[in-house]
Amino acid sequence: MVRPGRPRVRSAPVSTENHHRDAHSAPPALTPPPNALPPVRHPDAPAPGELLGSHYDDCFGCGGAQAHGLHLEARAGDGVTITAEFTVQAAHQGAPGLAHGGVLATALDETLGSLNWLLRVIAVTGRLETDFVRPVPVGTVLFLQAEIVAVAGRKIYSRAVGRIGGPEGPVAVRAQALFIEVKVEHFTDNGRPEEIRAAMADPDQIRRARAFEVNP
Ligand SMILES: CCCCCCCCCC(=O)SCCNC(=O)CCNC(=O)[C@H](O)C(C)(C)COP(=O)(O)OP(=O)(O)OC[C@H]1O[C@@H](n2cnc3c(N)ncnc32)[C@H](O)[C@@H]1OP(=O)(O)O
Repeated sequence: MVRPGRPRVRSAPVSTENHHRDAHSAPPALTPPPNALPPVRHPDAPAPGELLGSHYDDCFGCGGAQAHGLHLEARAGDGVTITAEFTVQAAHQGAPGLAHGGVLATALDETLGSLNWLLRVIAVTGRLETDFVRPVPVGTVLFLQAEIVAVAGRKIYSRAVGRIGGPEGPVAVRAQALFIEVKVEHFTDNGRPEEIRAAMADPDQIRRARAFEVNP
């Protein structure tokens, strides 16, 4: 006799791939292929210690015009590395008194994106994997360190870590990323026309965009 009630569902085996992955190894899409090369710092890249400045005033990550943005400040490091800082504001909360995870991922994304300035390559995030290790209270200065690991054609492999308070502080977040090199048309063809027109009319913005186009 068949009794009514909740249907019996046979559960599929749960993948253990992620649990068994070594803490320091990247998942397949974030692992540079065998033909990947070490990144090469462009000769005109900002000098180590130099502030990069915002790439766009309305950028949520680094722009000065965004009242509740991160106002993240990135500085060129040695080789193909970047350091960056941002202070977690009340507007960045998820849980009471704690930074929203998406905001922390944004800070990682922005820092990793800034790395591409050192190659003088325009690139956008294709994949971003984030580990949230510790809660980050409002008022914290998050100190980020990022580096490009390898380049394979248009693909740029990078990683970053965010620490609480300073370069020796406890690790709060980590990320691995794959950026994909794009042409300037990626933005001009896809961005909302109002903002594209305004950016094209801004000599500073044009100068920043041209700096990338000289990439050999
Ligand atoms: C001026 C400086 C601006 C700096 C801004 C910094 C801000 C922070 C950075 C961002 O947040 S950027 C905004 C977030 N990202 C995006 O909006 C990107 C949206 N996605 C796309 O536009 C396209 O999917 C993308 C340009 C990334 C790729 O499309 P394409 O048609 O150009 O590339 P394609 O699909 O042919 O893939 C090229 C290679 O990348 C690989 N790939 C692409 N997307 C991938 C992905 N998501 N995961 C893994 N691999 C990926 C793909 O498999 C392939 O590998 P192979 O060459 O080995 O075959």
